[in-house]
Amino acid sequence: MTGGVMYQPEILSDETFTLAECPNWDAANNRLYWTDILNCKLHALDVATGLRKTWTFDSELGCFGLTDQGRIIVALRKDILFLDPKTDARAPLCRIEDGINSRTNDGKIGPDGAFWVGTMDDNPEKMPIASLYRITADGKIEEKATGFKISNGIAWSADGAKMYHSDSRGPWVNRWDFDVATGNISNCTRYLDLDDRLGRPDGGAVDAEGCYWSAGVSAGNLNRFAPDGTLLKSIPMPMPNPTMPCFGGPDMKTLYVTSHQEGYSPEKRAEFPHAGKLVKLRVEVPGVPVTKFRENSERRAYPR
Ligand SMILES: O=C1O[C@H](CS(=O)(=O)O)[C@@H](O)[C@H](O)[C@H]1O
Repeated sequence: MTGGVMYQPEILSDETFTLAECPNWDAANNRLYWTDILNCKLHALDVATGLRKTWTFDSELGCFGLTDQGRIIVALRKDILFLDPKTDARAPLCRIEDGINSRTNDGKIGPDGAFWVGTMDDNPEKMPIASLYRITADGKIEEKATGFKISNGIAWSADGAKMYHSDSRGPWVNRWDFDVATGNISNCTRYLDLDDRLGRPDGGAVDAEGCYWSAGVSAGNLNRFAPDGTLLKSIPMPMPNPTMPCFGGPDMKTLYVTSHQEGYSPEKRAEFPHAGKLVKLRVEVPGVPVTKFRENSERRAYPR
């Protein structure tokens, strides 16, 4: 899709999801993937034909990423596995044994080719017990940071040198120096302190000008911040709780945004009929493509 009015959200389809998150653009197949976390489902849409496919799992599906072998690496509540979207074959990789009532939440493949997965406290009163993990193809799980209520907002700058990470119940966004060769993170600084006016920072994505797009999940906005943290744009979404943006389309200038209707009463659902739908909007600056998960150990030149 290359047409459309700039910055004008359009509803992608009338289907609603409980907690849609983690949109991922598959450029090779012209497909958009996303999860409906609480219904344990991975969805795929061929944006040209409108053909849909869905896979169901046996626990919440927090996040996933595309691999360099055409598979999908999936983070269920605790288990990490591969899915082959062509054959539907599944293969387990490893399990997050954190011994607490947590589930996986926002995650993304890093410029280091690893799967970065955050968790969240799954108790009603959110405590800072969740972590951010780095997962590699050998099944190794490294805890890279901890002390979060709901780990969220993972994204990288175009050169891979900066990693963004939020706690949507902080609510804040941090920025780390990122070593693409090793996946080491260092020099954490506070990038944004947010509130319900702009919205708690849920999922994020970075564009080619180094600006961070953040779903303001409690304010119904999609926000674009400059590298120095200045708010450049706040675009109202046609639903109260947008959850995560991703760039896609042939020119990477279409933003796809998921949303939720988690905990809505029937009355609230009737009041906000678009809650839980996906939208797309055209933007001027293209997004940074997300790296593919590296299934073998062979090092590949960066970028991507
Ligand atoms: O990523 C998520 O964050 C949201 C938003 S909030 O932190 O509660 O404001 C949460 O609703 C959702 O469960 C989770 O997946």
